[in-house]
Amino acid sequence: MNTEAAMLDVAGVNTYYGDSHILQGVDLQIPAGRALGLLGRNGMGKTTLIRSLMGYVPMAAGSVRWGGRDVTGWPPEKMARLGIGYVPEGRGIFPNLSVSENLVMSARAGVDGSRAWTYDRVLSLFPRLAERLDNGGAQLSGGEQQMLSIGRALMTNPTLMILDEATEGLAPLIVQEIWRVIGQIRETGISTLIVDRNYRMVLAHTDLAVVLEKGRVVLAGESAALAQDHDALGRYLGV
Ligand SMILES: Nc1ncnc2c1ncn2[C@@H]1O[C@H](COP(=O)(O)OP(=O)(O)OP(=O)(O)O)[C@@H](O)[C@H]1O
Repeated sequence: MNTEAAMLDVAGVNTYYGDSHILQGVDLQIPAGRALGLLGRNGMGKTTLIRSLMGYVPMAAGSVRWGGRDVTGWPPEKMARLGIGYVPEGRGIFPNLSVSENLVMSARAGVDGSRAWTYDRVLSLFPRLAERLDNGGAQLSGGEQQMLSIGRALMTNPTLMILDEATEGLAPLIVQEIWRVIGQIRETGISTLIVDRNYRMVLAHTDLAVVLEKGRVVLAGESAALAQDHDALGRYLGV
């Protein structure tokens, strides 16, 4: 997993919530253009790892490198400016603004100047949103809000997209739709970091996987190999 140069290289992350030592020396690398699945049972530290590397939660120890540059301790806005589109668990949209306003306000060129993801292209990926441009964010269904949240991240022309529980609580057809879109995003060459309860879908949509257990990495390797490793899946994911 270390043979390719890492776009994102997170090492030795230790994070506490009060006295609780949640992350205990976590390493994770995502090579450019690759998709990485972050797996582990509930409460094992997946969201905390994302929040730590994005700068929402301070790390007690550890480093974050981006394209070889040390960005440890950078705040979330600066991390976003590096080209990291973060779609948080529970959706990040402005409920009082329309679909159209939500998309337009997050538009910007990627770090390489690319504007590959335009308003029209994002809407063609999400036909449902195209039909609801004037609806307020709060009027959307949960699935539509999730699509809007992903659309907003795409409008920033990111180099890496982080999707935390993007399908949580959604109806099966919408879940399918979200996975279809994740597949398309991946095909465009954007790196992805995906957390989702459906480990099969995660492994099918990623190149690499990292499994967390109680704040430590217990397994890291190719997703296709892990999908066949029933012992490991049973041991670490209880499936
Ligand atoms: N703000 C917080 N304050 C205190 N403890 C927290 C906080 N957020 C999470 N925790 C605890 O930290 C641990 C890791 O939580 P985290 O949300 O990172 O896990 P997770 O692997 O993402 O699981 P889940 O799928 O349940 O979100 C859990 O024991 C959780 O209860």
